[in-house]
Amino acid sequence: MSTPGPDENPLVEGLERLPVHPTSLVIFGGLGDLAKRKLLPALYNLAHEGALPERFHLVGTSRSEMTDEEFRKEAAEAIREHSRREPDETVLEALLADVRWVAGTFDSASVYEGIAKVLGEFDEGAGALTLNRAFYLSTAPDFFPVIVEQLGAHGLHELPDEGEVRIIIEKPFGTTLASAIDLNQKVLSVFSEQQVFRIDHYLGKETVQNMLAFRFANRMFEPVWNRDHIQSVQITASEDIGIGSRAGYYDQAGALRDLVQNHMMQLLCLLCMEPPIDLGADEVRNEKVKVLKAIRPPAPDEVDQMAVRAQYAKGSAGGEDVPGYLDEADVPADSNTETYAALRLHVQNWRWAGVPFYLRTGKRLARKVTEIAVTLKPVPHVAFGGSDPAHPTTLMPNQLVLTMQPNEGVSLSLGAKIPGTRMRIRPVQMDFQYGTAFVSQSPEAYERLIMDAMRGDATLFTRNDEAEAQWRIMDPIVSTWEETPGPLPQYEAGSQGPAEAASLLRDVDTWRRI
Ligand SMILES: NC(=O)C1=CN([C@@H]2O[C@H](COP(=O)(O)OP(=O)(O)OC[C@H]3O[C@@H](n4cnc5c(N)ncnc54)[C@H](OP(=O)(O)O)[C@@H]3O)[C@@H](O)[C@H]2O)C=CC1
Ligand SMILES: O=C1O[C@H](COP(=O)(O)O)[C@@H](O)[C@H](O)[C@H]1O
Repeated sequence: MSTPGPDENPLVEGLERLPVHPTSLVIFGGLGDLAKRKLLPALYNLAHEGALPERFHLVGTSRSEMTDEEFRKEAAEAIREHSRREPDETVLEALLADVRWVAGTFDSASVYEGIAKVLGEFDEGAGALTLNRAFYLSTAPDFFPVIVEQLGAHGLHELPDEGEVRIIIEKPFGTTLASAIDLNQKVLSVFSEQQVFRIDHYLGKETVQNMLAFRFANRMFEPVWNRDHIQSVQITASEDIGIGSRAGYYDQAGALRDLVQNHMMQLLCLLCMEPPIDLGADEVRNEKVKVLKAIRPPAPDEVDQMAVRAQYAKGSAGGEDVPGYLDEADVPADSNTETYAALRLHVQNWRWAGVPFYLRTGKRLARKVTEIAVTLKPVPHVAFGGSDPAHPTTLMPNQLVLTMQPNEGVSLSLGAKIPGTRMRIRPVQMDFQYGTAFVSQSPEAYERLIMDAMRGDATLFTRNDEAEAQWRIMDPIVSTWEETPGPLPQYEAGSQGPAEAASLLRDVDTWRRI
């Protein structure tokens, strides 16, 4: 009898997966940065795996005038450059064989007339088969309202008979609570919530989804997953890169809006939520919203004690000298935009009351790492201390670290006896590494998310109330920071971040080394 390989024979399958119906996908911003680096390569990899429906049509649109053939060539080049696997030219050709390009500005009727015409041609070619439609808004957020409005005005938000129309909206979803509410109202005046897929690409990451498996497929964690056993939780999303050529976007956003409001809050929700009844979109999102509602937004006079911001100064990255944020191209010399944000939050419910959740993110830190470290309380009595009260034994508390990237995996630190004739304890690690436990390569987040949106499965997308609940927590911090003049504390590029971040920690806690 042969033993199944590590990726075979899963013990449990999730919910029955919804089928993927034939679909026409329209990408607004079809050759923008995100489309080239992520969306088109994701489509290629789905095609490579035979995951796309047999009838799948791709349309791109933006201002650039070009023929369908030119779009085909540029899309193929982008895929060759950015795909996670070397493209098979036959698969690539088949994927792009019948792509279409519609040129024009997002506010002009001709764009939507052009899209309607092309989609009509695809429908005709499909005969009796109904093609679903998906509109992917991969554009600057300023264009989301006008595109939604125009899709509605041109009747593209629904299909006359059967068939589904879905809209996938990139981040950021609003820049304040008020703007998120406004955007939700505009989107939901044209589409129903079931049609809307708000992207948070962290939810498409394998390791982020593994948090659900880890928590709810293993009995051993639940008994300790609460305030009685957990001392504190630290969520880190550090990056070694600077802002690159994204000053236009980043200087308006800052670290809090760019990463904390969305990705980090999602990590916090998955870590803290109650077990859902199943993995259906409503069940999972209901539980996440409850967590967000349990986090009390800070009052303006509490912001200083709960949040720290800073900007990177010059330093080094990858062995090279790099400039500080204020010297980056297109950043105003007096900018007060934070490139680092750290927060202490409390989830005020029965399970988590009193446990501090420390969150930090920043550009140009020592290295790229996204992890959640859960530190357990110390054992109530140390039996190994010997008789000398002047030298009490201190044990490192158990720590469970979920590493989202890189070196994806989970590690648990335990106290173990050092071999020898004395009872001496030292922390050791028990590790699970994705790279060694599973042989297959993980799909890119966008592969999973595009597929799920085409299926109509919104579990890994943010619901309207969820997006607003995230902003409700961030809003007082955003506005207090906007009203407080700089200059901001600085941290050296390539370092651990600003010293000021230590002020958020209770004295038993320390920031983990990045
Ligand atoms: N890039 C990234 O790494 C990430 C991006 N995102 C989000 O994805 C979205 C897209 O970002 P990104 O691809 O970087 O943006 P880009 O600016 O690179 O792409 C958007 C495209 O929109 C087109 N465009 C601009 N103005 C108009 C207009 N008035 N009418 C028609 N087309 C227009 C431009 O093409 P043309 O010049 O041909 O008109 C441009 O290529 C944003 O919401 C961003 O926040 C999210 C996570 C990461
Ligand atoms: O959404 C964003 O995420 C990236 C980090 O994503 P990751 O998948 O590489 O962790 C960040 O660099 C960017 O500023 C932000 O907009």
